[in-house]
Amino acid sequence: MTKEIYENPDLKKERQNCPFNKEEITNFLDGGKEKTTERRQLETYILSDEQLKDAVPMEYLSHADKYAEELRKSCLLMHKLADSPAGQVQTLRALMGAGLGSAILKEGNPIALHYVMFIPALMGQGTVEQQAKWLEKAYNLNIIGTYAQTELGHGTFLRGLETKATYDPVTKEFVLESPSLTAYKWWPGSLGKTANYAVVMAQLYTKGKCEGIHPFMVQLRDEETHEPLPGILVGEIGPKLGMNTNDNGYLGFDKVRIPREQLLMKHSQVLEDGTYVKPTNSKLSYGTMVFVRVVVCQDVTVNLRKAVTIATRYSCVRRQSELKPGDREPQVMDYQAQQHKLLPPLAATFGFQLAADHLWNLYNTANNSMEQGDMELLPDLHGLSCALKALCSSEAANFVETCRQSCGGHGYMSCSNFPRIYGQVTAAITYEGENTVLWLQVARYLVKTRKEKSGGLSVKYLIDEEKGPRTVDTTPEGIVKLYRRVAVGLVDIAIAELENNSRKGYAPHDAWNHAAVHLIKAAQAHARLFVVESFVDSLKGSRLSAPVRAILSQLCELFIIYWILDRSGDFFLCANLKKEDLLQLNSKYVQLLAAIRPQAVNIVDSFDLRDEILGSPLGCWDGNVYQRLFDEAAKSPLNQKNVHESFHKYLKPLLKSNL
Ligand SMILES: CCCCCCCC/C=C\CCCCCCCCC/C=C/C(=O)SCCNC(=O)CCNC(=O)[C@H](O)C(C)(C)COP(=O)(O)OP(=O)(O)OC[C@H]1O[C@@H](n2cnc3c(N)ncnc32)[C@H](O)[C@@H]1OP(=O)(O)O
Ligand SMILES: Cc1cc2nc3c(=O)[nH]c(=O)nc-3n(C[C@H](O)[C@H](O)[C@H](O)COP(=O)(O)OP(=O)(O)OC[C@H]3O[C@@H](n4cnc5c(N)ncnc54)[C@H](O)[C@@H]3O)c2cc1C
Repeated sequence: MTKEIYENPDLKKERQNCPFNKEEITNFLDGGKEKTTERRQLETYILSDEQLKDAVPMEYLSHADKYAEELRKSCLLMHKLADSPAGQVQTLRALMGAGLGSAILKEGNPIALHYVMFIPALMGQGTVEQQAKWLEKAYNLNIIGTYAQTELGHGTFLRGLETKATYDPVTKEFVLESPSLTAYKWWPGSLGKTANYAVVMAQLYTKGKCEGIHPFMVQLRDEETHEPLPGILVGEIGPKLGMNTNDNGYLGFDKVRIPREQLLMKHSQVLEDGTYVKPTNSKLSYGTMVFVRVVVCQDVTVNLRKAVTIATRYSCVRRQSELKPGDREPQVMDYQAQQHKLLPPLAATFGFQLAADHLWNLYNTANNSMEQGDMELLPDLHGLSCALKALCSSEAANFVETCRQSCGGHGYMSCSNFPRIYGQVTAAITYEGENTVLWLQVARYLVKTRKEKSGGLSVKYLIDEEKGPRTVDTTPEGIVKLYRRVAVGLVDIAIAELENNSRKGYAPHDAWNHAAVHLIKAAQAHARLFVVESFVDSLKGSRLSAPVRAILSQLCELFIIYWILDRSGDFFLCANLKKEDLLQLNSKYVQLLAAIRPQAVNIVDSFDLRDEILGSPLGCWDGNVYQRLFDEAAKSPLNQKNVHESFHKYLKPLLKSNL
């Protein structure tokens, strides 16, 4: 006898008569039918392992027990790599990110930094010989590493880092030192308890001169006992807003000597006699950060997809209040206000992914040409990776919080998974370059391009002036032009502000600081333009069936109008937008909300996120929300006895004390 599978009747109804093929969208997002099959096989392989399941929800464990439990699972996952039905790299990508990996390791993978930064740093910064020495060991997990750059006193301002690596030509060693408390490395993931090696960024001193920060391969702990080596002061920094099983740590050096060969010398060298050989570009040692900024754009998008799926399904199950007097309480998704909360983030997941795909392609192209010594694409890659990392992470964090709020009280439960998702996404605003700082880097590139009439592909529009009449056309292609005018206009306003500040007598750095608000706005408009263009162009260039194209086009239009309505001042200021245009866009926007609303569940279904990955009773496929919330509550240690022992210890004496 086949067991009947429960499906909430409202969700069942939402799924009836879907006008498009959900599987086609799934394949589109995965990058092809075969990729979908591969991903599903991998998910089944990992998620069917009983040993990877939690005995109790993580929330109920102590800080140390959480770490130990997640490390156990992380190691087990590594043992499963060899037999994975997907390739090793594919499996690692899935396990380190917000998708499959987060179904098992809910607050971060203690080994993540090894794959996300340590191995990429070895590959990007090490010579062929250095890679031969350490990469295989790293791949085989004979050593586990992290990336130690940030210090207690400095994260953003890399030139201000204090850790010193002084070359001693007599012994042909570098001496590593933390000259002050603020020089201690502080924050590196996996550093606290997991890693036994690190790529350490330190100021290189040779022949009495500081040559700036460079990467050094440093052993931190004994390979057998895991005890810190002499002169290494290492520990964990304590609980955080999220990512609590990513054991972020601190690290100090008390005159630790390492051989000269442990300077990663792909780009710059120190010869035996202490002669320094410069890199072709002084920013090449920042390459590991560029890689992570690129993958973070993809990662926050997956997190956003999870949040939107949870909130959308829940909003179609949840019935509340009265829409039409006397009628049954409506699904909260039927309130236009709820659609306004959820459909823009739903649409954003597509825009962000398509933009992140473009960035990933640029990263690979630029990297290949840099391997051949051609640095031409580096400024564009830096500009775009900063812009998209900052935009995707900050927008995703706001959207995730909106999704949480859209679930009312139940969204505030830990088990809703919103706190963890938010903890992950909001961290991305800070790590790998604090967003404000990255916006200012983008602005620097935009101003330079506009003034010097020279720059890469992503800023070409700042050089080529728009031809023809500047009318307002509200087709998607017309809207892209509006975004472009805003991006150009805001750069010009920022430049005017800089010039104005100079005229007032400000020195260049002060003129820059006093124009920061305008500069950041210009950088954000540039990033938005890139996402909007990617969304519109990708749909134009893709081979999609008519029904899928229709729904994705509606999402695209909704999204690009949403941002205009959100920042209409910029469009009035720079794009000739008139009151009538805005009113027209407003009515188009609400029409689109209504048009997309009936397909919201079908669209999130097409993300094909398994319940284990969503990790939320609110977002499960079957919509059995209330039963699942009860089941979660039953797991609370406070519910294991009717009367908790604390009653006898504290409450009863109080009740009897006649205060
Ligand atoms: C086997 C492999 C398997 C692969 C598995 C991969 C799996 C991936 C899957 C999922 C991923 C999930 C990810 C989630 C986990 C993430 C964990 C995150 C851990 C976090 C780590 C960190 O945070 S590390 C520390 C990061 N720190 C920073 O980012 C510091 C920020 N500060 C800076 O970057 C710089 O200081 C700053 C850019 C602010 C300025 O630098 P400064 O030296 O002061 O430079 P300046 O004088 O201003 O010069 C500017 C000049 O240089 C150009 N420039 C600056 N930076 C760069 C660069 N990076 N590249 C190129 N060029 C650069 C700049 O444009 C200027 O140029 P000009 O204008 O002068 O021409
Ligand atoms: C979860 C997490 C994981 C991390 N993992 C790692 C890791 O693995 N390895 C590692 O090395 N580091 C790691 N970090 C550190 C991270 O890279 C830094 O925290 C980040 O680069 C910001 O630097 P900061 O903390 O010094 O902030 P600060 O630079 O002190 O920022 C404080 C404020 O000052 C502002 N500000 C600073 N400079 C400027 C400026 N020039 N103009 C305008 N405003 C400015 C910022 O916008 C911000 O508002 C991690 C951090 C987090 C939160």
